[in-house]
Amino acid sequence: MLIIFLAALLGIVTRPLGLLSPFWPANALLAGLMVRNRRMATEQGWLGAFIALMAADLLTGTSLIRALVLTIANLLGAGVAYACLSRLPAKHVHLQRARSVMHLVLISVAASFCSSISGALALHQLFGMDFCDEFDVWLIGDLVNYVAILPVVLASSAPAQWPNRWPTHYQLARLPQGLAQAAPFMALVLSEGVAIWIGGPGAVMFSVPALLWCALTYSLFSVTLVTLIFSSSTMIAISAHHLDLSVPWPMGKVDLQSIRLGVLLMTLTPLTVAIVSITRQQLLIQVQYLAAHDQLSGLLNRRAFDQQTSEALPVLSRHNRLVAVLMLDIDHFKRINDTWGHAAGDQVLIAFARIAQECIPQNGVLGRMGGEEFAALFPVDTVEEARHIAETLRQRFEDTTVDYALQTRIKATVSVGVVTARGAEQAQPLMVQADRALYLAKGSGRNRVELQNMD
Ligand SMILES: Nc1nc2c(ncn2[C@@H]2O[C@H](COP(=O)(O)OP(=O)(O)OP(=O)(O)O)[C@@H](O)[C@H]2O)c(=O)[nH]1
Repeated sequence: MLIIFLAALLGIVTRPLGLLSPFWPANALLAGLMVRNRRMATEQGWLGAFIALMAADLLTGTSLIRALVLTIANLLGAGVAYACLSRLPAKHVHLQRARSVMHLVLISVAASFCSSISGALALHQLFGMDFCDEFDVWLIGDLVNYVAILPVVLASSAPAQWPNRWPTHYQLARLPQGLAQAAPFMALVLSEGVAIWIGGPGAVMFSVPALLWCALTYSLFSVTLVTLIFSSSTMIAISAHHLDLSVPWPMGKVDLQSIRLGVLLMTLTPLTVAIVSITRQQLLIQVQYLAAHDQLSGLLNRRAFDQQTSEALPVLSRHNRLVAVLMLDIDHFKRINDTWGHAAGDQVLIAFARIAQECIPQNGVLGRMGGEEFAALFPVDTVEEARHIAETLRQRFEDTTVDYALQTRIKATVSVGVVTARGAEQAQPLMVQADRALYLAKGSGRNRVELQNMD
């Protein structure tokens, strides 16, 4: 309620900035916040918003009837926006699909149309104001505010798995990190400066490349903020006549509305580009994850395990670290499958993978080599530490009971072959030695750790 009150006050205070910059964030903020926190969208919540809007108008000298008209019209628009947004699938509400921008625009049109037509009609009936004039200004003003502010509120509530997309690589690799992060935004500021300096009808478009650079670089939330800053500052620069678009001054009403709409629609391009680019990036991350992980256990598959160990070993060798390689094989796994079925066997594999993840150090590499065979590689300080980790894992698995279906409680054990070595650059010889140790463990009765030190 306080946010809406402050937003309404801000809108009232910035009114004198001129026709091109009427800033009324309250309606879009209200609809966005209600969608983000659905528990707020109660009768009390809407009543609170009504009180906040009324208070802002009354405190700044608006008459009671006029404040009532403005507040009811504003709430009508925000209500329409909320009703439409709350019916959208979550992926569109969080702006996670390219078409989300179209939904956003249509909802903004519907909301601003409802508030402007009701507000203009009431102002015409009660105060004799010109309906067309009021309707035009209100419609475009509200539309601009909805399209600029709603994305900021909605993107700020997007799920956390959205990738952080500060530029850290390729074309900016040589720039210091802070400078690299700021570069697209600095380019935007620079392009706005050039637009003010040169002027002319095309000046507004000078910022398009910088906006696209921001869209391809920053997180979605940052892009929504950048477009909001761009559209507001451009409107203010035009209305203060700093940005001279070579149109007759003072501008006619059609020119004013045309420029406002043009600037607004321009911001939809970086927004769409950001959403498409982030969606693609997420898809790529998913594909990379699926290509590197075993679906059942969630551990690295053999290919990814080989790749990660071949990257880790030279680093560990350079630091002269002692390395432990474990080969782990669940005992009599075929019997488990034959007795309780394949699905029960799967549950045993999942339980083992979970225990292995807990026992193998975080800085290690753990993977499923296939079937009931797993492998791990990690640095240790002593041979005894490697033995202790392997023994703990073996013991924990022995102590575990896997519950499967009703009254099926499965016990299983694992045999572990361990090799420790220093200075190895390649994993393959270590894996062969660990496999031999595993073979010994199986031959000596299973459910045991067999260790070989190559240091
Ligand atoms: N449930 C399940 N079984 C699998 C999977 N992959 C392989 N297996 C089975 O794992 C069993 C492995 O059996 P074996 O290689 O004979 O080894 P074992 O029975 O564990 O005997 P030892 O290793 O000598 O103790 C086979 O029956 C495979 O069909 C899987 O993803 N899920």
